[in-house]
Amino acid sequence: MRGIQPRRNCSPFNRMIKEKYPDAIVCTDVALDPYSDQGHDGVVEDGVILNDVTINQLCKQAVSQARAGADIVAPSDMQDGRVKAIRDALDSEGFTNVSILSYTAKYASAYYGPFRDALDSHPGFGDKKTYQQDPANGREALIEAALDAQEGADMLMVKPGMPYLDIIRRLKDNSDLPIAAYHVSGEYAMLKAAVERGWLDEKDVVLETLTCFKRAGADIILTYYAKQAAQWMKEDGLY
Ligand SMILES: NCc1[nH]cc(CCC(=O)O)c1CC(=O)O
Repeated sequence: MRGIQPRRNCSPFNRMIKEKYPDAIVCTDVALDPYSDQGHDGVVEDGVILNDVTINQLCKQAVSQARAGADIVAPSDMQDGRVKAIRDALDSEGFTNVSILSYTAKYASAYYGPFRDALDSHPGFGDKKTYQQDPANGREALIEAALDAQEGADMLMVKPGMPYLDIIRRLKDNSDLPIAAYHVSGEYAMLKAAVERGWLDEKDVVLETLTCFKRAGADIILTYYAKQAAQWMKEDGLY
């Protein structure tokens, strides 16, 4: 079994944020890739990601994040059955009020490049296609959504965002749960790069992009542009 490295524990950061901004809602990513020398989201043995062994670790991670003040835990690992296991683990430790934002339709995407560069989490072998979804497959998202809802997810997420607006709409039409869209690192980088070259107007293109997420059905938008967009919207009297 390949090693899980004891680094990048987010708990101290959760605590710091909660102490300084007690009203802030803290949402944390549950997955093993930042801790794995293989860059995979699960425990690896002989080149295989072990689903159930991984879930056990994810439960411990989710409980430790909740203990450190997370209000929402967001499993991004895409292992089967993890939402129910995490729900049970949180409940049994008394964290019944901690919500689960499930990465429900997370695609095996090339758009995660800058995030993996930042975390040094590019897969050490193979790819993530055995657990993340096939970009060519739209219907699987509906199966995943039904399972996650049944397992106790409070919100469902689609990721990446812009190239998957059809999936956001399909989930919105098929689920009563809030739908979140993740505007991921590669999408952000593309916009930034084009803006740097003077090819696009940053404010216009970003606000249009975020509006399109909303039009597609997103109730929640996760974007690296959040702070900037909030400032622009405030300046324009939009909220
Ligand atoms: N569990 C890993 C994780 N959590 C969020 C992202 C990507 C986020 C982004 O690109 O902004 C990834 C990358 C991956 O699956 O390899």
